[in-house]
Amino acid sequence: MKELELLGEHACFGGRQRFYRHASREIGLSMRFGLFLPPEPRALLVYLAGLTCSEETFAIKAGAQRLASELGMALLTPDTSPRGVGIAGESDSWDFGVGAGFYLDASQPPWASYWRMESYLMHELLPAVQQQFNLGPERSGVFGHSMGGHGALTLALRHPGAFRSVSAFAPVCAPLQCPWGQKAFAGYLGRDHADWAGHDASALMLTQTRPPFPAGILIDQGLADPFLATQLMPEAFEAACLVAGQDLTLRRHAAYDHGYYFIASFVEDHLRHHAAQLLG
Ligand SMILES: N[C@@H](CCC(=O)N[C@@H](CS)C(=O)NCC(=O)O)C(=O)O
Repeated sequence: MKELELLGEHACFGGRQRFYRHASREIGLSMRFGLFLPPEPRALLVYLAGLTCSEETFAIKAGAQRLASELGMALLTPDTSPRGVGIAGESDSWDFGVGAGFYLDASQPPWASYWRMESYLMHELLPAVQQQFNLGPERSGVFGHSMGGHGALTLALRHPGAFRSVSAFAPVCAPLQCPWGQKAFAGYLGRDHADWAGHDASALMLTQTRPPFPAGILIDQGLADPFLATQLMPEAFEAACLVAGQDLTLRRHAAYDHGYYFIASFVEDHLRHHAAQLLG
């Protein structure tokens, strides 16, 4: 990886929580990411964060490092978009632009030159980290929250074989049908809806000819989440999995909201879900 700069390192549960900056080929600017390294990395778990978050959010708030250290799971936490490009208005909205990359490659000006999060993750950051630690796709999983849950599900479905395990917290399941998705897709992909379905987890699941993750997908969703009905729509993904024959464990939790207290409450179950599939 080009010009990898270690910005910070913290001892954590016997491992190391690191933060890096590097010159990204795909984005054309420097990008930051977090990497938790257990004493003996045996698997790699990519966590994609939600709107307004950064490479630090999960590391600081989710409390995943203790079990990750015990299980031998490295945790890669990319940022949620390019930063500092200088596009007019890029930080005006919390649900579009900076902090809201939606884990796809934009095709529309002025975003297309830099907002290339899918290529950045799949063709640059993930392969570099996998190579560094000798952990290939059979030892790699992906999970995420909200916009990052959308990212986890869609990248796993769009790149068969890239990840062996997948899970999500409160994912945006049907972006074609919700305001966050419609705003992002119109801005990044254009008004022609032809390309949109390829980035919608529920629509992608409906195109599967066989269950893509036979060992099962795990989703947790809080029932006191204010975005549940209008933005997240897990019932759409549930219905699509039923059609595709995809095993899905969708757990609906009374009283839990959208934030990191919810994520921290169930993150251990997600690590164990991935460990069971990646480490057998
Ligand atoms: N900025 C929005 C909320 C954005 C939001 O809830 N972001 C979620 C991801 S979609 C998040 O994880 N925020 C960071 C946090 O809760 O620490 C608001 O103020 O209503």
